[in-house]
Amino acid sequence: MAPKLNDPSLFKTDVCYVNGEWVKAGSGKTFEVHDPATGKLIGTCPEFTAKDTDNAIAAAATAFREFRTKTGRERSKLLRKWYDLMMENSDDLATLITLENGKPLADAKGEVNYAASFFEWFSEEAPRVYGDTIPAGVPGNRVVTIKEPVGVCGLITPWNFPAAMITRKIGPALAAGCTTVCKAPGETPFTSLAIAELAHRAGIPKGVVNVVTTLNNTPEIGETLTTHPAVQKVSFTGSTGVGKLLMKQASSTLKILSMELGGNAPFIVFDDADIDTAVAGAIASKFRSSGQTCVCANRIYVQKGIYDEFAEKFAEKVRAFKVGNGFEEGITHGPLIHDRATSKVDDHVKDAEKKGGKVVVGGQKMPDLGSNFYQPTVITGMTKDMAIASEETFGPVAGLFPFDTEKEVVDLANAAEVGLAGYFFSRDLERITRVAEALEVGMIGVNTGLISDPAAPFGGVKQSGFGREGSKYGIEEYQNIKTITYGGMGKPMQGS
Ligand SMILES: NC(=O)c1ccc[n+]([C@@H]2O[C@H](COP(=O)([O-])OP(=O)(O)OC[C@H]3O[C@@H](n4cnc5c(N)ncnc54)[C@H](O)[C@@H]3O)[C@@H](O)[C@H]2O)c1
Ligand SMILES: O=CCCC(=O)O
Repeated sequence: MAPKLNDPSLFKTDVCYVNGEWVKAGSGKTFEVHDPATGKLIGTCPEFTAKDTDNAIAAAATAFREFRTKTGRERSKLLRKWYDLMMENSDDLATLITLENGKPLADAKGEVNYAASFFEWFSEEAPRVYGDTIPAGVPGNRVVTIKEPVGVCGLITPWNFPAAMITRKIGPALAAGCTTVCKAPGETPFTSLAIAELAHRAGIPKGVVNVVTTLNNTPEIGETLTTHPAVQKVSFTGSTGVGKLLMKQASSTLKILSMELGGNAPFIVFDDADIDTAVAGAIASKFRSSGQTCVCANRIYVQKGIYDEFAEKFAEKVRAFKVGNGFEEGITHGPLIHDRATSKVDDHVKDAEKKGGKVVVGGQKMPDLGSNFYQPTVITGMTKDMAIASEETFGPVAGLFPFDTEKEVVDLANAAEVGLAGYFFSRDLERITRVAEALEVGMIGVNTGLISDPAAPFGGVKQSGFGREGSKYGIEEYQNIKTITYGGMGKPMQGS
């Protein structure tokens, strides 16, 4: 059933965006996309193959020759226009996000603003790319650097932020002068395709942005993007396992890589914290998108002196959540993306219960609402042998781990193989500095559970990957530094 949009032409079915045109898969095959809340068919999308993707890469390679010569100001204007169009169409984009991802409409609107803000941010960065003048070590030489776009970029994004993950990559790529082939997530392709339609309306030249879709051929297209000689860079957001596979594949042609991978965020509440602030932060961090963000709190460590009070206040807030279809008024939390996600969440809950954890809120699937719904859950008495201690749940389960000392909790937090985000709450300035410096993560929230901001560098350490998105650093991921050495420049001045 077609979604109700103010502008129905934003809903693109059975076509992908290649070389400025809407095209079908060469085979004519399509795959179905379903609403995670109702299970109903939303529409069908082209099942692209490696050959179809080659066409998109060829278009991007041709477009690069011209696009790289545009001035920063020209690229800035294109991105700004695209930003304006996203904002003008924000209600429709939010509708598509809720329809295919399930998050409540208010959250989807928040995502559209967040997604568009990357175009705004990078439209402001595009004209401000500077090289250096370097004092040469060789007499008579002069050394300068310029920054150049790396070339064609393959961008692969996940379903949890159908708009923001793609704009966070395309924004800096275009600002730098690169061209792109984006593989949209198979679960949520319609938002990406609508954004591509807005690129067209913004006047982005043909071939600069290409959006391809697939569900069953995902590994084949992943291999194409990571091995094709015309692709210079691959930026991936998704799980650590897939990131490792793509990195291996990309080694054959030594591509430049950015990897935004899985997290397992520690969230620490010290005895000296403001408890109400910490509760609010934990709710925001743990249950954003029903726990399906890479920066969601996964292990909540609470110091023993305040454990009971924190647990009681936190549980009280979670009991007040209203779970249901994201389009309904008053719904605070929607479904998970598919039933594999609810099964993983249920496994983590059962594992914790079996090992002595106490479920104080939720703990069950919600079959009355549909197969993808899970009750927001709070478990107390968590221990480090439980699965949640070492694996990312990616769902609405908050496990509260008691701890005694600062050293103990920092060691527990750092025991993870991944290191994306971490959070802690304290009012002691010395401790704040010490713990912020000790935690092995790429991003830290101190006395806040929300850290996402286009102005702030986003990325991880350890097996959460490498590279930074957003911020003044994001554009560098799409640039090469070229050094130009001018010889024979130190001759004496002519004339008397
Ligand atoms: N660090 C970040 O910025 C960030 C952001 C969002 C999600 N994530 C992580 O992503 C994971 C959740 O998403 P997921 O379960 O859908 O991840 P996933 O790795 O299975 O999928 C992510 C994307 O990769 C694609 N993909 C899967 N296999 C592929 C292959 N062989 N070749 C090419 N593409 C392939 C999928 O189609 C999807 O578009 C979590 O671990 C989460 O932490 C990280
Ligand atoms: O899920 C990953 C991205 C989340 C964010 O940008 O806040």
